[in-house]
Amino acid sequence: MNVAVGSGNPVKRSAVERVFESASVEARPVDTGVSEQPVGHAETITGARTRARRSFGPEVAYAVGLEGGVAEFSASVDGAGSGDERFEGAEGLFLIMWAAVTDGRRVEVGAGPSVRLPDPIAREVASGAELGPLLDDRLGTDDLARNQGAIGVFTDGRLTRRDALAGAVACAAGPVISD
Ligand SMILES: O=P(O)(O)OP(=O)(O)OP(=O)(O)OC[C@H]1O[C@@H](n2cnc3c(O)ncnc32)[C@H](O)[C@@H]1O
Repeated sequence: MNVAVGSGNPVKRSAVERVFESASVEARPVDTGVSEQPVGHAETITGARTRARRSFGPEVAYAVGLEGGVAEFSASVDGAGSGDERFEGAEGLFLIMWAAVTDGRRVEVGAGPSVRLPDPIAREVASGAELGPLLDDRLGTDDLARNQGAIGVFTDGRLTRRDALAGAVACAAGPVISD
């Protein structure tokens, strides 16, 4: 079985290989249609869905889109946490991730884990900085987003970006492959 992933980031491909164990997974970078640093769940979900749809083709059984973003759960900023979606007691800016899986007809989405970003990092991202390059600069890492990821750093290595993304892929794939 062939599966496409709408990204050239090897950690995303690896996450898809973890879920679709016996599949041949092909990296297909696509235009996400969202900003380099999505803010809020809505923009991040849109990025994941667009990646899945645009990387699908007749030669694959499924296509997967994975998008990382930042979001506030408790405040009303940039479409994140507005109205009834506000979460009391979860203040701060969180790294979030969403996956979308399509079989060419339907698209399902699933979320990965969220980790709160330290306030100085959150302030810079809120002012427009892109998380990956910012963290590489601050932590002296090289392409963190293609390796253990911010989630690896902020969980002190207990959860890698690959494993976190694989959780989102499994949750998005579930409804598509089980129905
Ligand atoms: O090549 P693509 O597929 O675009 O992969 P990416 O990691 O650069 O892009 P994402 O759209 O998934 O993430 C949006 C931004 O957030 C950053 N980001 C998201 N999750 C991250 C993580 O776990 N560690 C470091 N940076 C992360 C990433 O580097 C981008 O700057």
